[in-house]
Amino acid sequence: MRIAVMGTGGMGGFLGAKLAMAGHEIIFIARGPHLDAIKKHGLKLLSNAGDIHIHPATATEDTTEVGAVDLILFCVKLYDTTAAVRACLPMMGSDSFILTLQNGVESVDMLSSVVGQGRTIGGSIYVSASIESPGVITHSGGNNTIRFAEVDNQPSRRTEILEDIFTQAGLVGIRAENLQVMLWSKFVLLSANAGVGALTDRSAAQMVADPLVKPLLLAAMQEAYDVASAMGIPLPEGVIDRVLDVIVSNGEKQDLIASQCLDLRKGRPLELEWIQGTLHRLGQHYDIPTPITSTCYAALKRFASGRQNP
Ligand SMILES: NC(=O)C1=CN([C@@H]2O[C@H](COP(=O)(O)OP(=O)(O)OC[C@H]3O[C@@H](n4cnc5c(N)ncnc54)[C@H](OP(=O)(O)O)[C@@H]3O)[C@@H](O)[C@H]2O)C=CC1
Ligand SMILES: CC(C)(CO)C(=O)C(=O)O
Repeated sequence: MRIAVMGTGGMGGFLGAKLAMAGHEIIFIARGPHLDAIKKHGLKLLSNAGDIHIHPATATEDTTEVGAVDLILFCVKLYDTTAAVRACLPMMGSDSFILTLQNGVESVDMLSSVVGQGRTIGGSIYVSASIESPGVITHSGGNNTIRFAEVDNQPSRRTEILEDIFTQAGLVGIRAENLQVMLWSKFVLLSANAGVGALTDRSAAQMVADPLVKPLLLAAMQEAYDVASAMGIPLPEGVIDRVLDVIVSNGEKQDLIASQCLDLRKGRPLELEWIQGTLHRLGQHYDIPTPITSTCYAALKRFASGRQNP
C-alpha cells in the first residue's frame, strides 16, 4: 500500500518504520531537523523488540508533492491538528482514508470537519514511543495493540485492510465493535496516566507501585469512567481492572510512560486541553465531579504552551 505518515514523531515513526519493514511504500511527512536527518540518514527505530533502520526513507514536509495515497496515518499532536489535516487534503484521492491515532476523544470529529464525513477511521494504540534525537525514534513500552473502528461501527473493507497490514507488520490490529467505547476505554487509562503521571513524574507501573500515588491514579480513572457513563457510553464494568492489567503485565522494562509526562520533561507543549481540559469540561457539563483531573489540569496549565528552559 501507499501510506503517508502525517507526523513522523514517536507514534508515526514507530508505525511507519514497522509498516515499511513489512514492504509498504511509506512517505514520512516531517519537518525541521528531524526531516533533514531522515532524508540524510534514514529513520531509526530503537526498540527492545528489535531495532529497525529504514534507509533510504522517503520524507517531505510538502504534501503537494506526494500525490494520492491509499492511507494516511494521522500522528501529529492534538494542538497541530487543524494545520496538519488541511495539509492532508492534497494526498487524498477518491478512495484514500485516514486512520487517526491521536489521543483523546475528539480527533475523528476534528478531522471529519475538514476532510468530510466517512473518510476517517478512529484508532487507539497502547505503546510509548518518542523522538530520541533527529531521525531517531525510541519505542519504550506497550503491548503493540492497535484498535480501530468506523464511525458507524460496522466492519468494512477498510478495517479488514488495517487488520491485515498491522498484523503482517508484527503488531496486533483489532477492529473494535464500538468507536466510542474503544476511545473512552483508552481515555480512562490515558487521562489518568497523563495527568497524575505528569504531576508526579512517574510511569504507569511506578504509580501503581507507589501506595501514595496509586489511589490518585485509580480515582482519576474512575472520574473518566463516570463521565463516560453520564454520556451514555457503555464502558465494560471491569475496564479499570483491565487497564491496570495492561500496566502491571508490562513490567518495568516495557512500561507505559505517558507522552504528556515525556513532553513535560522536555519542555514541549502539552495536549492538556484535549485530555484533562476536555474531561474537566465534560465533568462540569454532566455534573460529575472530577477533582483529580481538574487539579492536574489546573496545576499543569502553566506548562501547556511549553517552556524555554526545561
Ligand atoms: N507517543 C506516544 O507514545 C503516543 C502518542 N499518542 C498520540 O499520538 C499523537 C502523536 O503523538 P507523538 O507521536 O507523541 O507526537 P510527536 O510530537 O512525537 O510527533 C509529531 C510529529 O509531527 C510533526 N508535525 C506536526 N505537524 C506537522 C506538519 N504539519 N507537517 C510535518 N510534520 C508535522 C511534529 O513536528 P514538531 O516536533 O516540529 O512539532 C512532530 O515531529 C498524539 O495525539 C499523542 O497523544 C498515542 C499513543 C501513544
Ligand atoms: C502511553 C499511553 C498508551 C498511555 O498513557 C499513551 O497513549 C500516551 O501517553 O500518549
